[in-house]
Amino acid sequence: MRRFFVTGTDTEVGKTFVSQAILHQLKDRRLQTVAFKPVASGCEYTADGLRNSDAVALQQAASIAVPYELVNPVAFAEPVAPHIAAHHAGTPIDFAQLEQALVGLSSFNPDILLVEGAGGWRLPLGQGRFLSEFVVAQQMQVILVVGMRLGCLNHALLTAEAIRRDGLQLVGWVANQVEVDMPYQAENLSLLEQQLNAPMLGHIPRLSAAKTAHQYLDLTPLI
Ligand SMILES: Nc1ncnc2c1ncn2[C@@H]1O[C@H](COP(=O)(O)OP(=O)(O)OP(=O)(O)O)[C@@H](O)[C@H]1O
Ligand SMILES: C[C@H](N)[C@H](N)CCCCCC(=O)O
Ligand SMILES: [Mg+2]
Repeated sequence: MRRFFVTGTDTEVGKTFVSQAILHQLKDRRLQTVAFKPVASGCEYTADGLRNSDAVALQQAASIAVPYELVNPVAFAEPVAPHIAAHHAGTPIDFAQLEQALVGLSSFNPDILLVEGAGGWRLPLGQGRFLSEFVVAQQMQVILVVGMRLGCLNHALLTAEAIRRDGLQLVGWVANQVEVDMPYQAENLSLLEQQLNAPMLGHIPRLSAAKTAHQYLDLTPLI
């Protein structure tokens, strides 16, 4: 089983959008997939409990059906930084709970487990801990979603630097067009191609329909 952790240059840069596209392409390649959103802030109250739209989308995009509680073990209603949401809810984030869910997901024997972070690489989880520590402990391979807009070069290079300094492999990155009419798009992409030192898995334009996004990805370098 390969385990990929999808991080981003920021929140709202398209990690879920790209993760869905990755799962879609993996399904086309007949690979068995399971998705994981370990920590989510910003959830709806439902009769079944708290539900996060990212986790539900990923659960539906994966090829193996698994219970929501495994896909998203730590969920908070407030759409704010998770450590603040956890403090308000009075439930500190427990790494053991994340590890247990991962064991549960692994028991479905997927070819690929795709994990979506929250926010960017160094997401605080409270008590001086970070989501990146969990990714390091699990030795996952990292995919970076670069939200293409002015300012993304610095965010992308710093994120790649931090991932590598944490001892993990950046196995690929995806350019996701956040700013529609970005001036000098090609020049910005070229800088990232030269400096990120990892395979570019695709450039997804700003699309009107998410269902075509997978066509802009080539996951060959991962498989
Ligand atoms: N290439 C794209 N074309 C059209 N819409 C997009 C594209 N990329 C992202 N979006 C939309 O932008 C919004 C933010 O994307 P998304 O939710 O995937 O970000 P995220 O990085 O997962 O955010 P979070 O940190 O909250 O998890 C969503 O409404 C998504 O559908
Ligand atoms: C609520 C939001 N959509 C995300 N799920 C959480 C983003 C947390 C970002 C924390 C930060 O780095 O400032
Ligand atoms: Mg998301």
